[in-house]
Amino acid sequence: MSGALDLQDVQFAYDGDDVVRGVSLTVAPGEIVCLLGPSGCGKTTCLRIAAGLERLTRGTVRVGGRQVASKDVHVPPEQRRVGLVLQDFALFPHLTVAQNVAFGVQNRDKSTRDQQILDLLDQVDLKAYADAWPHQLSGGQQQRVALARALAPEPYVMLMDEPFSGLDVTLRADVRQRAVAVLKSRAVPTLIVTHDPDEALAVADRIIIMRDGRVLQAGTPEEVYLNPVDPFVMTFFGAPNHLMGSVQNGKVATLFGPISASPSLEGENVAIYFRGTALTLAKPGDGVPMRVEDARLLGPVQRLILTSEGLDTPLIMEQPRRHAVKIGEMVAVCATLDEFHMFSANTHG
Ligand SMILES: Nc1ncnc2c1ncn2[C@@H]1O[C@H](COP(=O)(O)OP(=O)(O)OP(=O)(O)O)[C@@H](O)[C@H]1O
Repeated sequence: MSGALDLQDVQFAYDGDDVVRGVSLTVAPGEIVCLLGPSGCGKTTCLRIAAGLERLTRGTVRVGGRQVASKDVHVPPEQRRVGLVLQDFALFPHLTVAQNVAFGVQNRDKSTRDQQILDLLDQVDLKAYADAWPHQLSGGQQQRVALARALAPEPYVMLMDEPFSGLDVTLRADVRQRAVAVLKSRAVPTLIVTHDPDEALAVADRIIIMRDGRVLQAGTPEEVYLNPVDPFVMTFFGAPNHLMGSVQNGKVATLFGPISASPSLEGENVAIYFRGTALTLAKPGDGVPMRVEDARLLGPVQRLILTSEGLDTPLIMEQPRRHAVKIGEMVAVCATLDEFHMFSANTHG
């Protein structure tokens, strides 16, 4: 079945340098997909190719089932029925809020159009600002105008490039949730480019992780967070700890106890990655004795840096604030071994 947006084996180079290397991705009807990856991995270029702002060198793009790009076809952006929201919102400064939103729907009859614009402004809570100028609005309000403007022509798919990263951090979560609520209530399929894993976890139905111009993994937030395919995906979502070991008789010995390994890793050196939340305090004598080298309050959690005799590098643990300990204390630490992820030491993160 074809999605609202389909990229198949898309390739693109800037000045002979491949920056998108065979990317395939789909946004299904009604779905919000985040394209996630570090700076420079090619996310924005994929979005620009989908929008028609760049021409691919190989592969195809379909919007609403219609082929809009291939090596020989290039439908211009304004004929693709895609909505575009950019990081800087790009509102027209000389048009009012209502005129900005009406910009893309000039060809409908005036009363239908006016009603539609008012409905949209109502939905993004900006009806009272219809006659205001963009410079009179806060960043969050400008973002909502940009969203309403992109929605007005009823696009088959919405493309958003880092739409929330220009906003003050105190505003961001709220603006984001409102935007997602509007997109969901209108069932607009959406591709959001972001470099922020927390943002992707907060808004996406599905996350596609890119690195070096390629898709590494695609799945629900739970799938990519809990079952990362490699150390890069694991550490991208925050996994500061890793231990080295080797697989003998189906197991790897660690200071927290033996861990089962898949038969394919028998005899291999492995790297075991885990998050700070996989460690917990134990009763004295029940866990591994460790010294608290540093302890910091990070909002609801306390982050500890722990050392132990059997370790070359310190471990990071995150625990509820109510169990707070002090720098210099000796503590006993145990681990939830189910949350340890093992990769061949030849798989690089
Ligand atoms: N106009 C351009 N000319 C030449 N190279 C470019 C151009 N735009 C982007 N690039 C390069 O292409 C690669 C991919 O850039 P792209 O903007 O798609 O990455 P990104 O993952 O969106 O990163 P960021 O979040 O930093 O924008 C980078 O190496 C970048 O330097």
